[in-house]
Amino acid sequence: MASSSSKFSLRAAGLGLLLAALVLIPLLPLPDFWIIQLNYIGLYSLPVLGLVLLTGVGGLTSFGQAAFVGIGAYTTAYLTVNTGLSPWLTLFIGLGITSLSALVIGSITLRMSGHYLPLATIAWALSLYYLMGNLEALGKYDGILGVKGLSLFGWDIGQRRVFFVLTWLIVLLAAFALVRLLDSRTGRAIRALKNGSQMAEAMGIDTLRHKVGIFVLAALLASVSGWLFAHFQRTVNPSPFGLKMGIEYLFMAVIGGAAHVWGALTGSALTKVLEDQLQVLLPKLIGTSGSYEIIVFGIVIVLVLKYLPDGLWDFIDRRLPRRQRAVDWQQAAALPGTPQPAHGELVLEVEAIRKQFGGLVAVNDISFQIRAGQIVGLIGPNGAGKSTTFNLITGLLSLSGGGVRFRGETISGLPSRQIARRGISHTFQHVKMIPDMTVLENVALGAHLRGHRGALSAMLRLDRAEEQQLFKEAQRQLERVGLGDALHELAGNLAMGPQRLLEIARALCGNPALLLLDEPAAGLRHKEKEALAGVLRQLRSEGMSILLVEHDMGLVMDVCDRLVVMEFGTHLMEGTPAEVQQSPQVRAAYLGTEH
Ligand SMILES: Nc1ncnc2c1ncn2[C@@H]1O[C@H](COP(=O)(O)OP(=O)(O)OP(=O)(O)O)[C@@H](O)[C@H]1O
Repeated sequence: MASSSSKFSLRAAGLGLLLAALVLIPLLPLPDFWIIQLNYIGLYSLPVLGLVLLTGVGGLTSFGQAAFVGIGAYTTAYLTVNTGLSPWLTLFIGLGITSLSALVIGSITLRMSGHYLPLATIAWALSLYYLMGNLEALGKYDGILGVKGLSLFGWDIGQRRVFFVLTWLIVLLAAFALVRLLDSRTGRAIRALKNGSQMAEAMGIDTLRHKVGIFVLAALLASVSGWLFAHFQRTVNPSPFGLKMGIEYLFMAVIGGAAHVWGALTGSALTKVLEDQLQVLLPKLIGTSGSYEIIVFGIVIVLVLKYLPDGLWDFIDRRLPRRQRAVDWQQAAALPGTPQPAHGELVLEVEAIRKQFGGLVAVNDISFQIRAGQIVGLIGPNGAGKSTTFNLITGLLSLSGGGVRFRGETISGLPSRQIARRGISHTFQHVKMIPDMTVLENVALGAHLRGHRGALSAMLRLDRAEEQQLFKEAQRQLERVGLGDALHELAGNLAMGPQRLLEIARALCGNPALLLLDEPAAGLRHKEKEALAGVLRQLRSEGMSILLVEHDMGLVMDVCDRLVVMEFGTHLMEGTPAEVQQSPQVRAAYLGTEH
């Protein structure tokens, strides 16, 4: 708790310092040069905050932020100069155009993965740049001159010092809104996007919708910066909105710490000050001018990437005491659950499913059933097709033939998030979690479908009651699997055994009627396996149905009611553990002899 309170006081001090700076800086006799520098740092911070959300947290690399700054800037410049509309109105028109453009561009490009996405962002950043530079109405490459400064009820707020307050007020509001967003149900879903979409989709998260959401939000932050920029500079032309600036925004995010909200401000400040100071100092040092600052700046970036790959703020953050979440959900209402099947009710029907990979038939006409309150083991030698069968049921793979019914409803062909919504939860053969989130937060992700609060609620802190319910459920499930002591641990610090238990707790958080576990005992020590067996038996006694794919025969024979044995993709036999153990066919399959 000592660390918690010291972090709290540090945070409170940091917040106080920021607010004091906001009020005091314009009053201090600082040279105008520094006020202008600070204004530019604020203007850069907004698109970079967007990149923290999009790239650092969401894992989507975009070179196109500058183009959205351009949309905001050109919209207000064009409309205020040509139609005389108030800049306060054009701000919202700019945000509207930005949302629409980001929605269209995002819906098309965010389906791409790997290097295709960054390439696509380069392509549309270039297109928008040349569009701005070639449209007669936008003044081609000369741009639009004579943009008016901002005023409020006749008061000129376009002056450097008042403008400073406006810009930084917006930056700080945006930063705090993002901090709140990232610590919420939607924030956890966004953080789950980074390492592929499989885990997030298995939690019922619509990953494309969340990707488009953060893309639009990042674009809106950029657009606000463009609006401020146009009225601060009083002129716009395409050069600050081109690809070069798009790359620079990414550098700012990376140098500052792309995964941290405060990294955006750090990176913007460092880049702006470094660039300007190098421009002044270098010619003095080497006695000649010639854009050498770009070379030195490049070297600095390479050094930062090498020695501080997670950015400067990450370096600072690691040295601050970690804040522990206050456990304030004891009194919260339990999350409502859906009615569970009665004991013995038919839960899962797998009917002649088939999967072909090219010429290889990995799963060939496999059929079996699971009833409520049963643990069914799916076993077989390596390569028998167990994991493929598992993935066909959970929707991670598409069927080549046959069908799967869950509680009487056909689920084959549905995406995995729809299958999760119907009450099937599963773990992964290779644990998938978010290492830099706590155990509790990782497990709360499993209850995603049982909450409904979105991004706006989170930013306005209207989601606290629901958050308490989600955390209460996460704690309950962690205690159920014996991890009640590890709530506030970072998930990445857990050993393999507890990691697998974390996945089970996360799966249970979805309130499933059927739990599918893919090799839950892999990498576990003897004691941990015993604990796992205890958890599985207890779940069964509470009426849970479980499909267990497992190599550990001791565990399988110990906990399963029935076993389905596969060999070379086919159904070899089905029976009780005792029947399977006595089967010469099964023994031969495992020993690799003819039967
Ligand atoms: N995506 C894929 N593309 C091509 N072949 C695949 C693919 N996934 C699995 N296979 C093949 O399908 C067969 C069954 O694999 P699967 O992983 O389902 O077996 P398994 O019984 O789970 O094996 P293990 O116990 O080793 O995990 C194997 O021959 C495997 O090489």
